[in-house]
Amino acid sequence: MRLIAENLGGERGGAAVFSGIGFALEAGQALVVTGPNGSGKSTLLRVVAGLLPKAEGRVLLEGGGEEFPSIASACHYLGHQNAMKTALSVTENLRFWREFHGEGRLDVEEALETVGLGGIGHLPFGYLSTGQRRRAAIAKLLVSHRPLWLLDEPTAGLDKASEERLAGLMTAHCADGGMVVAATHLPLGLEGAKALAMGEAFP
Ligand SMILES: Nc1ncnc2c1ncn2[C@@H]1O[C@H](COP(=O)(O)OP(=O)(O)OP(=O)(O)O)[C@@H](O)[C@H]1O
Repeated sequence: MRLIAENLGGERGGAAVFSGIGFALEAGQALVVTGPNGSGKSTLLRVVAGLLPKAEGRVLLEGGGEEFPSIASACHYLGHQNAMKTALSVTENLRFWREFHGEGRLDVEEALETVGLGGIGHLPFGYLSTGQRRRAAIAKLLVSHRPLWLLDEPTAGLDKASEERLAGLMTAHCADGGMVVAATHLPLGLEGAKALAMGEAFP
């Protein structure tokens, strides 16, 4: 499987945010996207995910076979929002996403244990602290069967131990043939990751 971007351009509100972005990512590789505030990291991830139209160029997934014929079918996008229903329990939220995305290697209980949230699956998601919410959103990655993780500032709100745990999970995902594209301001501890530096913010 291969994720390829060529001469990719993105815009917001009709104004160019970035242009001429290119990268190629093989199965098992990670790409860390850095750049100042407003340089277009989130926009790039959303364009790759297909949540925003691209302004120019192309981005595609090759070799996904019948199971993953497109980026949309292969990706799990984790944005700034965690995409969980606050009134549903943590377990109910994760069950929904497991069904929606396809069943990942871990079941809901195992994923919660893995992110250090064992025993609180019964709580409404809205009761969780900021960092616990992010950890539950990371558990969402583990219960889902999606090879391409698109992560927008995945460590936001995480404590040091959770940051290190996430680094291990991303490394394991890549070792398992997955791919990660992560926008970040902080080092993610991803050894051997490719790097993409977005330009200065438009004035
Ligand atoms: N809906 C919108 N309409 C107009 N401009 C927008 C819209 N959404 C974002 N922008 C602008 O697009 C630019 C890129 O924003 P984006 O969120 O992609 O940057 P970023 O690199 O992820 O920033 P940060 O590091 O602060 O998260 C910013 O200048 C932002 O103000």
